[in-house]
Amino acid sequence: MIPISPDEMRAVDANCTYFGLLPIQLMENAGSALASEARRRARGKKIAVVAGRGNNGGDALVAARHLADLEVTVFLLGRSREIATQEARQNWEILEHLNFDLREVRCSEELEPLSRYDLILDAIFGTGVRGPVRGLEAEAIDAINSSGRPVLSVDVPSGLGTEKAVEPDATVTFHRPKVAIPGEVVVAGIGIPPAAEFYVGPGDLGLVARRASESHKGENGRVLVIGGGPYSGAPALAAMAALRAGADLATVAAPRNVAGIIAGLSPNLIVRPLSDDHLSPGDLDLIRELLPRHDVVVVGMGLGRHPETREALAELIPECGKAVIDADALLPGIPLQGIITPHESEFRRVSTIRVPPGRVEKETLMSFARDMTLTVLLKGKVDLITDGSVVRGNATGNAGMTVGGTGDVLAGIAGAFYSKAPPLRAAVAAAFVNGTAGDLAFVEKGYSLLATDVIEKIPAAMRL
Ligand SMILES: NC(=O)C1=CN([C@@H]2O[C@H](COP(=O)(O)OP(=O)(O)OC[C@H]3O[C@@H](n4cnc5c(N)ncnc54)[C@H](O)[C@@H]3O)[C@@H](O)[C@H]2O)[C@H](O)CC1
Ligand SMILES: [K+]
Repeated sequence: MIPISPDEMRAVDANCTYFGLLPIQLMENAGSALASEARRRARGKKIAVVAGRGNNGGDALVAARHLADLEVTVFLLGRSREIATQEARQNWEILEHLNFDLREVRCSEELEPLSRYDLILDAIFGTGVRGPVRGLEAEAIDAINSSGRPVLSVDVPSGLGTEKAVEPDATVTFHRPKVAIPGEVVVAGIGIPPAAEFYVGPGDLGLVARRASESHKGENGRVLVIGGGPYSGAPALAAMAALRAGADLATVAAPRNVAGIIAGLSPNLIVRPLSDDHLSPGDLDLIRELLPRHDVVVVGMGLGRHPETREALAELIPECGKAVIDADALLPGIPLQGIITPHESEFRRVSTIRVPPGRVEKETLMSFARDMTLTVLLKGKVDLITDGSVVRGNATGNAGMTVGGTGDVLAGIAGAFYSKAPPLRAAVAAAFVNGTAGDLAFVEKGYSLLATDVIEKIPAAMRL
């Protein structure tokens, strides 16, 4: 089983809530699985639960209820009114109402009886531990380690990754192995089906959209859009979407015939006119000047098919570093890198793989992405996103989004996220935000929806 980091687990957790699988249900499953393992290991009836005030403690409170036929004592570190989450508090209150043996521990001496138990459940901290462990929690870790009794850690040994950690006999970890747990590890399912890890949700947004409060202008992404020619709206939509998705700066490099129109569409855009009515090799020096001042290049929308444009792209794209490649830049023979955002016929064109309509299989997409070292975001009713090793699906979005320009919006959002996150995470979150913004716009506009309506809903989609 592939290990999972605490951040990724938090994302899975948030997505489960979005799909209606609530934290209290997961906690119940975790506590039940933990109780079975504890029962299997306990050499006698006396079980001590040492619980912190987060959800890790909550899991062990559930286990205490499932082990009610044994002699269970719960040691809660601190006061019950300081329990941090609703789910853990609810489980504490059940035990309180049912007169379980509950002790609110204020000092480490109150943990001395630990040496008299047959098994200790270590539930002080799980994946939520931050910074150095001090005070009562540090003393409790020492008390567990010096108890001389068998210890079963809940999810992760408490304090793992800090200077002070529990050294258990074994750990019951939930859903998937957590990174870097030493010793014996038992992985317990908690009812999270594979689909809850396949479909994209707001947890994926949490993995890209964090912003340090003290960040400076430019630190949250500078996006260069190269597009336009036969069309002027497409690059403007991509650039505006990048700004709404959190980029600090969006520059559009566009053919001279449309540069003025684009600049007139929004005062938020910086527009650099190219030398001709289409992108041509003569523009490469200007673009090379712009590249170092941007983090990501979003290229292709509205460029048209002039042979000189193709020649310019073939030379330019390998120099772009992080790129989101869309539309008219998705042609065979033009090098690809970073993220590509084709719909099905563009995928067929660019991959030269013969697939019948509506039939791009996950495996086909993955092996193409792997062979080309690319992240592919294949737009469809369910978007498929893969970097060749992981494949994800996005089911947000609606039939109103078949209107022109929504693909340009998606590419712009992907550009903004890619400036701060690895390509797969950026593409996954972009697909979710674009579809969710489209769903919010659809509520108001129905089939009259426009790409600009989707852009206006990006902020609301990002607050989910
Ligand atoms: N991810 C899932 O799907 C599920 C996880 N479960 C369990 O929940 C924990 C994670 O819970 P969380 O509340 O986020 O964090 P913790 O319980 O690990 O601890 C948070 C608690 O501790 C305080 N705290 C953090 N660091 C310190 C410190 N250095 N010193 C003192 N206090 C600290 C913090 O303020 C909080 O109050 C996961 O491991 C699973 O066991 C679910 O129950 C099932 C689904
Ligand atoms: K623990």
